[in-house]
Amino acid sequence: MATSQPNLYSFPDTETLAKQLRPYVLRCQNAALARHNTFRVAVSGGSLPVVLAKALLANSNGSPEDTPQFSKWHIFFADERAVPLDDKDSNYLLLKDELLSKIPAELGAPTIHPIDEKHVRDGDTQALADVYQEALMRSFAAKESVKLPVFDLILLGCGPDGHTCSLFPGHELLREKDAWVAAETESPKPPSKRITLTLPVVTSALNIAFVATGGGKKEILKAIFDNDEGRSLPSALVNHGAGDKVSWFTDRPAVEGIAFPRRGSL
Ligand SMILES: O=C1O[C@H](COP(=O)(O)O)[C@@H](O)[C@H](O)[C@H]1O
Repeated sequence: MATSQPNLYSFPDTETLAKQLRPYVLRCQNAALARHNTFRVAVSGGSLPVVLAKALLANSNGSPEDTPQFSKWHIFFADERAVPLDDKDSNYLLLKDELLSKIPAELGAPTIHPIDEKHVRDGDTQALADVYQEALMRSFAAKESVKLPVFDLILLGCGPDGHTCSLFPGHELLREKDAWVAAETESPKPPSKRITLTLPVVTSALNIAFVATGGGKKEILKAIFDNDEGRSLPSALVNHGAGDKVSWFTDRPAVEGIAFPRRGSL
């Protein structure tokens, strides 16, 4: 359990939010490149890719610090639905449509780590999770002693029920300690079959950013930040496990009515 508090940032609208998300992501990128010449990031689906694309496809000020070096990015999925990669419910397809397909050639192409469709076709969600975990192991576990992958950045959404990745409230997966990637076969939000990074993997990341926008999120954000009853919600568990490694990027409607004792400044 972390002793520090997450940072909660709020901006007037998603345009301003995206303008601030950009330097945050690029700071994470630049620190990662200085450390190991690669940037390993996990990305969510839902409303996140649209905001992320706004942030990353904006014009650079020309400095190396303000330039995404996509050829050094390894993009993984924080969660993925067990559907073909060209299915409308695929988080990969969403990211491709919103961001990947729009990256100018001069910025280079990231290495993408999508799910293996073979196990979607045969309907084996556990195998899908296991194979994705093996892909993570190949990328992160140079030594067998590595217990958990350490992402440079994980970008998360928060559903109106407080779920994040495909970790849903009250689910036994929230107690998973060993697996890096888990199968969810009865998701309360369709589609029912998914895979997800587990909580220990999420909280082990060096940087974790939530993006939550719109009035539809205000009740759950109030529960997460201001109410004790919200403590066991998946998104709140990320806050408790990772403390000030977590930054929330919100717009005003999403945080209406929240007391702001822990608001940080970028
Ligand atoms: O089903 C999912 O939902 C969450 C939250 O989505 P949002 O639209 O409320 O931002 C998302 O983070 C996750 O990747 C996705 O599979």
